[in-house]
Amino acid sequence: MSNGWYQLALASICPDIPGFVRPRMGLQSITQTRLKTAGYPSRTPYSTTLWEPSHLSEDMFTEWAKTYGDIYSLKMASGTAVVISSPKLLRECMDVNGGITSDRPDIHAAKLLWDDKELVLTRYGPMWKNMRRAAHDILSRDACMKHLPIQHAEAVKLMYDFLERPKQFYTHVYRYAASVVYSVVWGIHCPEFNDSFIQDYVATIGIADEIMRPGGIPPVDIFPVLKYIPERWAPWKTLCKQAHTMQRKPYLDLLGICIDRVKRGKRTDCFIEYLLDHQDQYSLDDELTAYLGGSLIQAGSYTTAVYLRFFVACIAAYPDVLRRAQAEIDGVVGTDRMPGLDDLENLPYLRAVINEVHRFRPIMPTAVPHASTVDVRVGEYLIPKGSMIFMNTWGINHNEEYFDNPDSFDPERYLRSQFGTKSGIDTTGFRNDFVFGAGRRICPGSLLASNSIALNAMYMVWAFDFTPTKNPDSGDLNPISLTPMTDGIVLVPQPFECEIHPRSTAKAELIRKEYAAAKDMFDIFEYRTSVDH
Ligand code: HEM
Repeated sequence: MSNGWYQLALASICPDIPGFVRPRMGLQSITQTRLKTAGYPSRTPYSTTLWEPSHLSEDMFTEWAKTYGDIYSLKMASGTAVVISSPKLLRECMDVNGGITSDRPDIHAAKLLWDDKELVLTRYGPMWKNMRRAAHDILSRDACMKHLPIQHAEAVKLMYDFLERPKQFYTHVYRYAASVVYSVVWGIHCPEFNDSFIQDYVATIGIADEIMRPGGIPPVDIFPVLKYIPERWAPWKTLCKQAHTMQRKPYLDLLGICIDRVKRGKRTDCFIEYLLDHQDQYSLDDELTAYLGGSLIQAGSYTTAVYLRFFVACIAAYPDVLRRAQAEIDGVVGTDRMPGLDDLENLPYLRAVINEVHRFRPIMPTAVPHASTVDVRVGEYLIPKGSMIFMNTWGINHNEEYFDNPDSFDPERYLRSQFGTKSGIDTTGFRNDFVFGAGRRICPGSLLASNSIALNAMYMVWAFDFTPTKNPDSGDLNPISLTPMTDGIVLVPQPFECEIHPRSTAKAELIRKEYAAAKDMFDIFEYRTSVDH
């Protein structure tokens, strides 16, 4: 998913400051009461600087929620952004009113880059519905059952990579996540992080970021007249055209590879091969088929990898948590076999750790903004037509009215209550998967992602010890910072190192054996690299 999109949205609040955004008098005002259905009361400009460049955007939304409540609006030139920080209001806005709150904001740069064909950012309408329907068919519960052998083989490879080259665990998890989506969607296995398919994708994200970052192009969404400046005086338009070509080409190349494979009779049973056979059923031509496949890689690779990095950071930083999860899994699985997804139901503590990592460090802290297509009533408020609607996942997850010590990493909270919440609170609208968004735009890949997360969490905890590295001079452990950083729309851990060692030679041997068997699965798919998988 493009990192720069969210910054662009914020940049449009305050277009002239590169990097992060600082609300200032005159450019922005903030009101809560203006949303009341009684009418739109006059603005109450908020003049204090709430936002310093070093702060995170979700912090800003959350600070404002403490002052202005669970729903408030930001005025951005002639537009409105609404921030929702309560599960109850979210349900009403996104689920009950899903038919009218499932659009995306009209972002000019997104149109220039992806022709409005990128599933995550495309506007709500027939084309989105067709793409979404097709995506559902490959990501549904039944379809995900069929993907499990691929996820198992890739996760075994990840464990093997941890054994062989533990220091590169950061890129190993990225490879894992990308290779799962490439295999399922395009019939392509990626044996290494430096695989050209992964690198092509990483490069396209880089270009999009350059354009979508604040100041990357002039603030056309605030001053639409800028769109009409002729290209010879607006070099950014040429840049966007070039970037558009560079985005589109890898998608079409992938489609070409798939079409060629089908012609050669070498089908892999992947999603795009299926779509090529059923394009009429989904009203998707070649171009949209290619964009859909590309969107799934964009949306599904980095996100899953970032969660796994946070998971490793948390278990390495909290040895007691890791030890307890290891004791639990040893009791259920033993040492003679690797865990399987069926074991998860007998691992309540590990499930609690997985949930707590999502709560503690939600990798999409404000999801992807929705937009309203008409005026929407939510409780006693009215969200005007065309508003951008942010879901403040971070604010919900770190609200001390809902959670005891919300800033502490404490998996046990999920053993005490279903949603990890304090006892006695109203849990209407609560879920454990806020990080996947809400309503009709909710992440269609959540089950694929959750299966990846569960498999890898079980394999890691069963097979390995994770510890902070030691300072060679003092012998002290180097602390692992869990203070997150933003990477555009995604919240990522600060780069960290940790020691990864197998817990026993028997477990290491079992991983090597499973890895040898997993190669049969990889041989079903295409791959291109000189490196042995
Ligand atoms: C831990 C991993 C993941 C997280 C946290 C995550 C989170 C999200 C969020 C917050 C959204 C926006 C939802 C909204 O607008 O309300 C989203 C959208 C989306 N995600 Fe995921 N996602 C993950 C993995 C995946 C995977 C594995 C895939 C598919 C292979 C995927 C495909 C998509 C697509 C296609 C959309 C756009 C849906 C639309 O706009 O209709 N995601 N994801």
